[in-house]
Amino acid sequence: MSANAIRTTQLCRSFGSVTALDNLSLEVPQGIVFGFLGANGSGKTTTIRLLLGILEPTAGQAEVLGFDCRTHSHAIRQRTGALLEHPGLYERLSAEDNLEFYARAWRIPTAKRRSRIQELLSHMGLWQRRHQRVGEWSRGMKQKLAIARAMLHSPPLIFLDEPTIGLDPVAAAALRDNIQEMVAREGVTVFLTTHNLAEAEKLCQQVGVIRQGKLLAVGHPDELRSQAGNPKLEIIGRGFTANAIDWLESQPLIAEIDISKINNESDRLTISLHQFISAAPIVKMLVQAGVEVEEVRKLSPTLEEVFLSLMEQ
Ligand SMILES: Nc1ncnc2c1ncn2[C@@H]1O[C@H](COP(=O)(O)OP(=O)(O)OP(=O)(O)O)[C@@H](O)[C@H]1O
Repeated sequence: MSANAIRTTQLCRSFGSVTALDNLSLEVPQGIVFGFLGANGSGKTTTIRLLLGILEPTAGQAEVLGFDCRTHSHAIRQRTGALLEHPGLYERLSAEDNLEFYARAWRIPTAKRRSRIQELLSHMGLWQRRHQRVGEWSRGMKQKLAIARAMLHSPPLIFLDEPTIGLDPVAAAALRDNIQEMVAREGVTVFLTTHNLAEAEKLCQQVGVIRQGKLLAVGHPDELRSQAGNPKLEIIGRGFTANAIDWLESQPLIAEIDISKINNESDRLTISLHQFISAAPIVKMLVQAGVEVEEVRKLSPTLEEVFLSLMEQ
């Protein structure tokens, strides 16, 4: 098996005059949660459909688990799980019967089937409610069950298309916890699409940002943050007078540490730095200049700022 769970080279897909995916070249290593981040209509779902071999590319290549997506879509679907737009659950059946149905379809032997269903329902916190009809469940519970369904045959890779869409913040956080636990327990590679930045930040070791079918950036959320802007030092207190700030700016140490911007609001001072440095000398100088320092925070750009700056480019 190749070391990458997913590899695409200049992958393209158009629908008439719409270019849904434009020369996507991407490698997703095994064993990570990869977050594909983009606004509505940016090409995330199209990418998943191409990777599963549901759609034919217009140009380019894609491999999933070492299999060519054009020629080996069956092998890919055997070895992957997917939660797409519809959860694929039978509302009239109980949770347990839903999983039983799919486990039989996967031809999982009886004893294994039972233990796997119990394991997945227990880990998702649904075992006690296994006899209830799914139609009576909340959307959050259905999403958990749909992920359990996608994991039944223990695939090494799963695709989750907007798994928390439509969930309230509490249900979304609970589902994220479940996904995180599942990844740790089963060592599965996850390809997840989202436009929720907090989700990407919490779950993903790597994110790719896509806009209008084009991949704009790939990396760990921290790497993307460091590309997006300078770290900042925020100092909260009293006495940020013009004199104090002038004095601070005139200090040789300040010139050395290369402050690029100083903002002064009434009760806080934000200093934009080219790199993180110890806050202590700056605080000492401010105190000498008569400032009463209450709190010092080191800030780095949020993934949201990264995302917005990429969208504006
Ligand atoms: N079957 C189709 N026929 C025509 N156009 C399509 C089809 N599927 C996708 N598109 C177009 O391709 C572009 C990308 O759509 P896609 O569904 O991949 O975006 P997305 O990032 O998943 O969006 P969302 O977050 O809204 O689900 C959009 O302009 C969409 O209208």
